[in-house]
Amino acid sequence: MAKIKVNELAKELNLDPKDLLQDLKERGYSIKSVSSTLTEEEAEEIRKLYKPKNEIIIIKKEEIEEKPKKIKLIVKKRAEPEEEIPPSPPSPPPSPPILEEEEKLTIKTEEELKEIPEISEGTEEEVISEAPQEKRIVTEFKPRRERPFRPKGITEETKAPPLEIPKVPEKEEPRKKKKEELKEEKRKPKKKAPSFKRAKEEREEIEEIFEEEVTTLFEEFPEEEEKPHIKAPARREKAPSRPSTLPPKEKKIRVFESIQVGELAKLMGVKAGDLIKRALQLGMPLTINQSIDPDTAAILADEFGYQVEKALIEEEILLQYTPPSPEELKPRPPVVTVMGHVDHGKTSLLDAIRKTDVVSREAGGITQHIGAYTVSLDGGKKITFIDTPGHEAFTSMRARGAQVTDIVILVVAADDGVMEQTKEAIEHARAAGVPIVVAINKIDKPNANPEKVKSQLAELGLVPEEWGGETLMANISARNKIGIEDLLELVLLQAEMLDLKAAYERPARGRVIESRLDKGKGPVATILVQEGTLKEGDIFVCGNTYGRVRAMFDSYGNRLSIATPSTPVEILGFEELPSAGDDFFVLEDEEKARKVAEYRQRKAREAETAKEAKISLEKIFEKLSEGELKELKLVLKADTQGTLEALQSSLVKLSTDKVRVSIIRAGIGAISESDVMLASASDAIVIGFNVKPSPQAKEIAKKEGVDIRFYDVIYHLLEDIKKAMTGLLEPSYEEVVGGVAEVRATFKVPKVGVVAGCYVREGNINRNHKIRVIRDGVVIYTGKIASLKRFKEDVREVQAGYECGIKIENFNDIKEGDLLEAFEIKEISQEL
Ligand SMILES: Nc1nc2c(ncn2[C@@H]2O[C@H](COP(=O)(O)OP(=O)(O)OP(=O)(O)O)[C@@H](O)[C@H]2O)c(=O)[nH]1
Repeated sequence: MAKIKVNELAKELNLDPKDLLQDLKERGYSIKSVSSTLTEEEAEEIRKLYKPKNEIIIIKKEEIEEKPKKIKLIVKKRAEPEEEIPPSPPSPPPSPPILEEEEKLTIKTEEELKEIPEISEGTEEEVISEAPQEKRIVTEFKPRRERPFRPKGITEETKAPPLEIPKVPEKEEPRKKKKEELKEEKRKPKKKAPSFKRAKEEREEIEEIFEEEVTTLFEEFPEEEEKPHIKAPARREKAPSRPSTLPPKEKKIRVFESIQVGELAKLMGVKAGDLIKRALQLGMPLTINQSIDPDTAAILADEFGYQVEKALIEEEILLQYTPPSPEELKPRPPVVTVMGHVDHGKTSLLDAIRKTDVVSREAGGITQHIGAYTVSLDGGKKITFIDTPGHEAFTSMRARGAQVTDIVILVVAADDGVMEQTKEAIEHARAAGVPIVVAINKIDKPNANPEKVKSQLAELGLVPEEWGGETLMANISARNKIGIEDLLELVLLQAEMLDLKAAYERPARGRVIESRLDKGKGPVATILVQEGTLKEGDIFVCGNTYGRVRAMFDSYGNRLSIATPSTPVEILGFEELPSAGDDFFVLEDEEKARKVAEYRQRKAREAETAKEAKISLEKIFEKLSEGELKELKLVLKADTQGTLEALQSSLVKLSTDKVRVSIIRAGIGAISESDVMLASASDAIVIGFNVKPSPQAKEIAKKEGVDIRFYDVIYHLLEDIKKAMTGLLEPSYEEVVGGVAEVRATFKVPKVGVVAGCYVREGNINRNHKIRVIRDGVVIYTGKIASLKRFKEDVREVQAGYECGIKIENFNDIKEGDLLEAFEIKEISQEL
């Protein structure tokens, strides 16, 4: 984006750069000097504010001579020199316009003013037109802080010069008349100004008439005042002032992302009641405990002569971050994630690597799992491994915008070759811009064919070095510990090419790799230090929480006092449990850390309410039309292998020229957390065919905004996807789960069948609900409730926490431990 310096912009606007700088600072632009740069967007915004608009300016003035009690509306065009404006000594500089208040325009008679008590003094300006029969009220609330820049050098006297009431030039009359006529055409004369709303409409109307934004100079000249001024500070003076007994206050108030009305009043040393009254006069009904944003606070504070400085705490912290200088940087160990297809040997490889660790060999092995570990190789070099194999850790991190991995080791079984998830892993690594080192595993197997694997990989763009490509590959056997050291050498070689460096001598920053709630220790998390040195006692912010490093441990369970870049450490001392992927940074004081955490919590809550699904079947067509979507990704889970295969092949066939349907994961069994995370990281939809999500997966889907769709008829699924792709998705039916009950006992009742003795775990079970029997995450039956009883009574509904007896219509194969999910089907309106 094009940038422009403050002084360049000042020149363009014909302003003194220093004045512009000062004024922009006051407006909250983060600029330091006249040579600071502004984005094109900011510049445009500023231009709008300061550029004299080549348009009409309305000046009103009291008609002292003929109609002393009325105010006259004079319209003149600034940019047309031929329009003679009688000199009004001392006259304001021609450009930029001296506009004291860019506010609202009101035209009304005195009688009307009396009739509208709610339009109180100081909340609006009045302009009375010459023709009283054309009374109008035009009001619009505009904050004062939006007033245009006033060039320096214009002192209190010069900026508010006594205005010699100029005679309205003859020339003005036709112009004005024309406008009046125009107004006439637009509307019938309105006698009364009944409301603010109406007034606002009318202002819009005026603006329409003038075709351009109207710049107004308003002044209400009180009768008593002989020499009216173009400035109207009187209103400010009318605001209840601070008791003079109080010590003088800083006229600036820092407001973080919000401030309570009561707190704002306190900071200004005024009564909250006065502030609330003032706000009401400005058309803002507020309560003492209400939180207001800095903009609103600025408007209110201005009324009391205070300025509000917007202080975004998050930004403030981030601003403090200065990227390290090249001199600060020192090499750091690479961080590696192992990925590959199921059963190709990821876990075995991580085990084998752990055993090559010299420290581990001495210490008798890694004693605890902390989600990551560092191995020290014979040459003294180190590599850090993320100890959660597969895409999950990688994708869940990425879904949170966290990228900790420098290198991916892609494990491909030499007997099996490239499989679906191998391709997926390549895609993930590429999407993240992380280089891949290939480990062709299981070369000990008689049917191993590493050459075939290489050619398969080459087809996917991973060409081995020996074939003239750039991908480093090692043949290994994780089980027999063959080639492990060679592989690690290649990793180090790759790391060298990446020239991985970090600053050591600064406060630590990092990411959460894993977290857990320990019964004895409380919240515990493994942090990968990415920059700086973490020390015991350091105060930190981590995601939405904060804390102090009470103790740190490495993966051997050794207590550490410091941790340098690329070191994973387990930390105690969190206020609350952070999540994997959360950022972590050290701050100097606890108060600040707490504030940042609180701010983030608030933001998270706001985001929660504003959240919408990342992608949903309903939105597919929309995204397709916008060209945002070229590939419809699905995570497919089904109850049997046969169904899964049938679904896979039918779904893939739905691909068209415009959109490819790709199944990024297909599996059997309940929808797991990792399915949801993969969908989240890849913007995919999860399809459950006769399977349901685990409670955790359900929770995560909600949190991540992942769309999970359930089907039990293949045709319906295919139809839905087809329709979604062509924008013809019919009003769909949403399943609303009413409650979940757990079967704790079963009873055979003669003539009735098997009755389930249940405990309602969540929600409620209603007699009219449909019921689904879930065993080990798989739906085994869907039907109706035949009877719902509490003790011997037939009941309509049973709430969570209560026991009940449920008989399912035509179904007796109920077992202890089964889950009964009660649901109803509701039609949802189509968003397409
Ligand atoms: N013969 C042979 N078998 C191996 C080798 N590496 C792993 N295996 C076997 O392959 C199977 C799968 O290995 P894992 O390490 O669990 O594979 P994984 O990729 O971690 O599997 P998931 O965690 O299920 O994705 C196990 O039975 C291992 O013993 C190898 O080098 N040679």
